[in-house]
Amino acid sequence: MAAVLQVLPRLARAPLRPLLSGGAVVRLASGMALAEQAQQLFESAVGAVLPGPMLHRALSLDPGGGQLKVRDRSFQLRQNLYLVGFGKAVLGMAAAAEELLGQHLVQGVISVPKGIRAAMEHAGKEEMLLKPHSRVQVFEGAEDNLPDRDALRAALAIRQLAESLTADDLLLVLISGGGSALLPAPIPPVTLEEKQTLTKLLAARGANIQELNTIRKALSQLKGGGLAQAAYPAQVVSLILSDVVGDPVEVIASGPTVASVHNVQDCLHILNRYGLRAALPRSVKTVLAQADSDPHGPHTCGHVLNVIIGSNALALAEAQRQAEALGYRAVVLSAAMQGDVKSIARFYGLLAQVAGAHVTPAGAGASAAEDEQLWELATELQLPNPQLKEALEAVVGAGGPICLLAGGEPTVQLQGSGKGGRNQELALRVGVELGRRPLGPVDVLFLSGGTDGQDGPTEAAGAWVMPELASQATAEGLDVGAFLSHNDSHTFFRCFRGGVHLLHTGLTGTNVMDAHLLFLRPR
Ligand SMILES: Nc1ncnc2c1ncn2[C@@H]1O[C@H](COP(=O)(O)OP(=O)(O)OP(=O)(O)O)[C@@H](O)[C@H]1O
Ligand SMILES: O=C(O)[C@H](O)CO
Repeated sequence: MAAVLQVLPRLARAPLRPLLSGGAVVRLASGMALAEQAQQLFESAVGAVLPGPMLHRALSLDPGGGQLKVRDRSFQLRQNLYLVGFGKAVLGMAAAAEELLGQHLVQGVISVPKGIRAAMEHAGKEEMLLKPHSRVQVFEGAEDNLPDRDALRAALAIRQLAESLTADDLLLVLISGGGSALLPAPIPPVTLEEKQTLTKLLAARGANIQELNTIRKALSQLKGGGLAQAAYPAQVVSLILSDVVGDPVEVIASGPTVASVHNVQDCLHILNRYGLRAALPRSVKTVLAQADSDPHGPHTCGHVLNVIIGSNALALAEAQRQAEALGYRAVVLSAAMQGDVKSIARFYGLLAQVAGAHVTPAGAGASAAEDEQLWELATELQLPNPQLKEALEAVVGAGGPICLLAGGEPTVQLQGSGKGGRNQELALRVGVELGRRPLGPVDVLFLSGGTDGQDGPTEAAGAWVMPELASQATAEGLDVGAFLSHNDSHTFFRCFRGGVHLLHTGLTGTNVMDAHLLFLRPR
């Protein structure tokens, strides 16, 4: 497989060459063509949300260079354009913005993860790097996605730049996932350490990103609209790469350019829910009490344009287009796949069984019971049932090869000390599910990949599986159940068939959560 992957275009930007011609499927041995297609489609999904394509879709300069167009809005340029940014994908976004805006850009400051420049250099991703004498100052910090002194210095430099702007200026704000940790500016007397401890405790007790960021906003000078306020009266345009299900601008990176709608009561409820209210540091109580009696009320953001420029849905839509070009009937089921990895794996197993029963003339494979279980599970996972049904009927009704796409962020309850990630664990579990179901005369393949190219603390982006996985593993003396019980999916895939099932893209420079692709092809 490694050899096959190496010949694939890196994060394909060119149109894909159809592998289905004249109705005849061009196949390699043991379903390899399917794996190759899956990898290609995953890469095309990622390609659609890379910084360059995203920025080019969102921004354009008029031919005279006097105006910047953002979607349908125009902004006058006269040496008044500034840039700030924070997030895991912001280095590449800033590089793309610099390329596009050229001399119009007066000054910028970005806060990006520690080591990202070296990593991009090492990966040979020149397009993700700023020019040698860039006007954009780069701060690296927030090791392990935790706010630290370096990120604090970056946040202060960003605030200083924002506060220096006038009503004639335009501030471009580049935002991506990981932005919260890269923009820490606690409201005194709360210290960085106190804020860090509180967010760590909340995360460890199971608070979701909405809850976590509600607290972060309440304790921050720049989150929850604070950055927009600091830049006032300059105009602000935020270009946002979403790493949160549903693309809520007030949650992504804690909405620094979105007025917060939460009040102190919301914060106290959250702190109560996770048993943290009683032990709050005095400083946090002080800041929350002040917010309650703030005569200015919440920040207003009338001078801001917030634009989502990249999302899981956009990435899936591109993969869907490319799947259709390859001759598949393709449908996006959901960009909001959330929940326990075990339930999601079961869902894909049932889906393959139910859909498989419809794509072959024999029509065997699923009973009414499986059909019912599938819809029950879809309800449990909060997938939109009517749309799901409609979409499935449309693709499977006509027969022929199908590709079902979804995305989001499953949850893994870690029980063991093994090495893995959400995507590899999901793929392994789906492999087991596929193996224990009658699927009829269809080739089935499932791929799960993290769009940032790194699944958990591993060097792989994810993995792909087929129904034969469990029996092949047994033949190799590998006990899938034992690997799963230790959350050791990466070790499994490294051993299994010499590691050919691992998806390796390297760091991609973007992040719109995970993509899941399920292929069914009648034999
Ligand atoms: N051994 C493991 N097996 C399965 N999942 C794991 C394992 N170790 C960590 N994880 C999962 O990996 C995730 C953290 O990895 P990762 O950095 O890829 O995700 P993230 O923090 O959501 O960041 P991003 O959104 O940038 O991908 C957590 O969801 C965690 O549960
Ligand atoms: O930075 C953050 O808050 C998370 O990545 C969600 O956007």
